[in-house]
Amino acid sequence: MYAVTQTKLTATQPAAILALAAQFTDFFAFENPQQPTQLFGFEAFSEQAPTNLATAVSEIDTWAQSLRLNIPQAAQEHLKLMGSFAFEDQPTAQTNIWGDFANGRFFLPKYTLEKTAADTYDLFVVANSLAQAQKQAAQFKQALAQQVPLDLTPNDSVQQTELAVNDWAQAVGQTVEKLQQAQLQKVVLARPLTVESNQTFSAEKAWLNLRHKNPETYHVLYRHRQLGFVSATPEHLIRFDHQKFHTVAIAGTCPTGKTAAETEQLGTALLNDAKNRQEQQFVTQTIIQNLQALHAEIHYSETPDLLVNKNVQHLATPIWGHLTSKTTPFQLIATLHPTPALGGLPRNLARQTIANTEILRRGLFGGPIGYLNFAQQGEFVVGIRSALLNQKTATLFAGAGIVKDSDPKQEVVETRLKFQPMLQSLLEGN
Ligand SMILES: C=C(O[C@H]1C=CC=C(C(=O)O)[C@@H]1O)C(=O)O
Repeated sequence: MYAVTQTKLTATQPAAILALAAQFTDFFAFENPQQPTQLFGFEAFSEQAPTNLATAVSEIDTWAQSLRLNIPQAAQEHLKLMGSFAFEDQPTAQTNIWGDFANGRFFLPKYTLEKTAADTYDLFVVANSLAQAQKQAAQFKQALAQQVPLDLTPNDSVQQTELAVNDWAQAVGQTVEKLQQAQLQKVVLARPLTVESNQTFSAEKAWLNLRHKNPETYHVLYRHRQLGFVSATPEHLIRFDHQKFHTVAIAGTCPTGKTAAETEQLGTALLNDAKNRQEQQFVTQTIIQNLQALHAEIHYSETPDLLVNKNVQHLATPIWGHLTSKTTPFQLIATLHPTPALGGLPRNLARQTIANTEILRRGLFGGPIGYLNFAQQGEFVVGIRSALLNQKTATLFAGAGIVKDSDPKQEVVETRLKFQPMLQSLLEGN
């Protein structure tokens, strides 16, 4: 059995936590402001990067189950696996910028920090002996107390490039033709934008800026060595609490307005727009069908709500219920991912279209990212509105759902809006 200690930390702020994080090889941060959940993991006690995309879910599941055997019962709710699956389930011929993240990656942190009240956190440390865990907890507490908050001055931007945007618009046009011939019903096509800076990008700094500028979204960071993935996603994939689950079908987008009244007017038009309602219906129906195949008991809203973010708003249908079969959380993720909010319909044709159209492998962009404890509780979101930071280069990704009535020019504008949260966090001060 491993040994686990629990220590209460008071007067602690995210700015100090993120400053300390920069000293560790592996760091994960997850914030859901709605629940609210704020969770951090530092340094791998155990880690697993799938050797093969096709077997990623079963590899992670097997690893998780073997770790569980050595986690004391009292710590099973507190220790969490943190990480992400890749978007793809097969290698593709596209350029791969993802390094150690290419097949996804998970770790069990040595140090887990979980917010319990204002400025108050529980620190859990796992080690091979109690004496070691106690020593590490004391060292961590001392190091945290010594941190000075990170300097949040934004990086300079030497060059910003929307990669092959004209080719992308042309590919969207050709896809619309295929959609009109009814081979495909929907496909989500994404495109990259790179930012080159004179300074190294800091994932920790980007995460602090993201949460400041986008208080309504999730805030996620996963850094392994110099590769940092950050996301301000609005898209919840799945939350599980033993047999209970909750998910949301999100698809259909329009901008927010300059005033609250304008945002509301645009939102009402979105709710009544046939093209966007169809995009959203595909996602809702597919999620429900996939859950039905698992014999889950399912509830859902008959009509979508509006999910309003800073730059864009979406149609969103909550879906919840409970599992009646013996399905593990990772198997549930594999059943749902990719939903047609990131893939398309039919699923395999959409995946082929994505692989043949997009110039970069998606890697963690659009993949399920989150955490899971050893008592079947956890949450995964979809890694969109995101960027991969690698030294002085940031690669941002944004996609849009394409259906038979899509207009390539409008999809370019929509993806440009979806780059905004990340661009602002990397390049603009608070
Ligand atoms: C693929 C993205 O958004 C998806 C999620 C919500 C709405 C979407 C849409 O309306 O197109 C996309 O399906 C992205 O932001 O990169």
